[in-house]
Amino acid sequence: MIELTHISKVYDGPNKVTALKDISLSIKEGEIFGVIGQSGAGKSTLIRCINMLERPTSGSVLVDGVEMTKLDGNALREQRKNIGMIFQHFNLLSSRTVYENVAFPLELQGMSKDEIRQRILPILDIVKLSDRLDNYPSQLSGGQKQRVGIARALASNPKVLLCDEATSALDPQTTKSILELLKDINEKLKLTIVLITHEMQVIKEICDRVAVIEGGIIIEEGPVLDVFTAPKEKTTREFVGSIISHKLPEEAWRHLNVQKEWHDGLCPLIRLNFTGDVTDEPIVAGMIRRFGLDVSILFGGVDYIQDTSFGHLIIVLNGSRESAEQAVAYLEGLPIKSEVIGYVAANH
Ligand SMILES: Nc1ncnc2c1ncn2[C@@H]1O[C@H](COP(=O)(O)OP(=O)(O)OP(=O)(O)O)[C@@H](O)[C@H]1O
Repeated sequence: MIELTHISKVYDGPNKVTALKDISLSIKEGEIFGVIGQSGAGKSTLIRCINMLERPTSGSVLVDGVEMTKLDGNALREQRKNIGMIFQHFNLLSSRTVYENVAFPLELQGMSKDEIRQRILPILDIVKLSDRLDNYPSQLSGGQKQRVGIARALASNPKVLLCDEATSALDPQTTKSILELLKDINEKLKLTIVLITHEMQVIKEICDRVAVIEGGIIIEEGPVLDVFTAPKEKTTREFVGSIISHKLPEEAWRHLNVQKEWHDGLCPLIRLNFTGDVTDEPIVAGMIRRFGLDVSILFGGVDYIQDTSFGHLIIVLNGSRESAEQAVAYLEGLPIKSEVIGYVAANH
């Protein structure tokens, strides 16, 4: 649905800034695609290059088969009807009511009052603002204002919705309800959604795939579950770590005094990562029963990405070296990721 090919963007001026460097991304029809990055990474520039609010310095932007970089004037206005956009600070007209804000883009298109009414009343129903039609933005909460923004973006029946930090000005509870609404319209209206954010929670809640941008470059990209369970780059690990901790606290780590070699009297310290329901038998109980080991769990948790669970455990296999070696080999044969982190004194 959206193909960005070798996009670069240079802001000219006394301090020339290269905001995007040779970015290529392919966003499929009907998916929710997230771009995450720290402040100044180039997120806003990237999303604005999709609807030509910013023109890339070089590269190609195809939206629904149309080369956006070649359009201007009426042709660009026409194609932009396919691409709705919502903003962090909502960008509503304060002198217009909810209804009038949502009607505004259709008025500009010259649509009749009756047509506008028929078009937007169902949309105001979807965003649950039917009882607020005559309110002004100043009479609404942040979440309600963003619902108006969403309704206005949907008024032209777009195929794509661009969300520029759409929940960054909202509290966590309101963020959740707006994300639920976005997921709902993605499913009901088969809308392709591209969102930019600096919050990994937003990616975790609703995105199908994610790209991580740093210094104008996409440093990592993939399905959200893959990026969460096996982040490759340092920045990605930091983003994932901001909401999911796979690590032992520093203090516990020091206390363990982890050794690299398996000397006598030491036991393996193992990290396990698993996704979904991967085995028929409980892993820890299985090791205790099969190998007569005493398994200590030092750290662990289960998290959910949308409907899929993924868990992590850090364990020590206390027992004879022979049994522990057999258990390590057994773990390697299971459909989970296991890694011997090092060796520690028994009975932790
Ligand atoms: N109009 C502009 N003129 C010059 N430089 C700009 C302009 N807009 C953005 N930049 C620069 O381009 C780089 C990327 O900015 P951009 O706003 O795209 O990043 P961002 O990831 O969206 O950051 P934030 O989350 O803080 O908005 C930054 O160095 C920024 O200063």
